[in-house]
Formats: sequence, structure tokens, C-alpha cells
Amino acid sequence: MRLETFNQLSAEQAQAAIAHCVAIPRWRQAVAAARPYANMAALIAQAGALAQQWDEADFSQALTAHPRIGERAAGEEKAAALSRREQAAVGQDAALQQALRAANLAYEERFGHLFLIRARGRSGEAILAELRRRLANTPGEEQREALAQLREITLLRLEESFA
Ligand SMILES: NC(=O)NC1=NC(=O)NC1=O
Repeated sequence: MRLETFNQLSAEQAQAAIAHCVAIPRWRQAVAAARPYANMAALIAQAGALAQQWDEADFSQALTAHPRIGERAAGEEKAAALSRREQAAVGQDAALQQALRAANLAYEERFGHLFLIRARGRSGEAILAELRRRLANTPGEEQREALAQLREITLLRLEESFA
């Protein structure tokens, strides 16, 4: 979609146009309400600033739309298709898949929620290394890192929506 088109949509249509970026309705409403955007830089800047407001509740809500790393997102909606593409780099190596499964479980036991990472541009091995590194975080450190990763995924998806 062109940014000019996005600027002219109704509020509901604009929110629907960015629904695949992140499952946080409050953010989608605020990004749509801040239109019109003069250019992509203004959109990304505003979307990023709004994403800085995300708290633990927003994070939990967003996780419902992200499959575990290494697991294929089910369903045909756009967000699932994006997850599959973002995670394509994880590849099919059985040993790596097994190591990711074990590390994901350890992470979920320690932090009580899914491990989230911006997978785009990362190999499966790099993701596993990050997962193991972050396992050593305190809950506070990990909340900050996980929110930052959610922002990266969201802004990447937003950027390519209007590329
Ligand atoms: N658990 C995850 O990290 N999921 C994901 N990371 C991405 O970059 N896309 C996903 O769906």
C-alpha cells in the first residue's frame, strides 16, 4: 500500500491495514489517529515513539500472535505468513530444532512466557545463542529486551507494509 493511500483511509481501515504488525489494538489506534504522515520516516518515528509506551500487559497481548521460534505459525492470516517468512532462516536442521525446543522450554519455565526475538536477518544458530544468553537475564532485564525485540519486529513489518 502507498503511504498516501494509508493517510486517506478511514480510522477502521487504517487500523486494519497495520493489524499484522502487532496484536496491540491501542497502538494500532494511536498510529492511525496520528495520520497524515508526510513520509515513511515520520510514520516509523511516530510508531516507534508509541511503541515505547508498551508495558507488560501489551507485551502479553502481542505474544498471542507470535509462534514459538522454530515452530511454524499456523493459519493463513497475514501475520502468520510473516512469521513463517521471518523464521525461515531457522531452517530444518534437526539438532538445531531440538536445541531450540529445549531452550524455549527452559526460557518459558524461567520467565513464564514465550521467548520473542526479531528473527529477520538472524540464523538459527544466532537465535539459539541469543536465547541462551537471555536465559541468564533477570526478569527486569529480560522484560526490557523482549519489549525491544517486539518493537523491532513491529517496525520492520510496518516499514515493509508501505515499501
Ligand atoms: N517467538 C518469536 O520470536 N516469534 C517471531 N519472531 C519473529 O521475528 N517473527 C515471529 O513470529
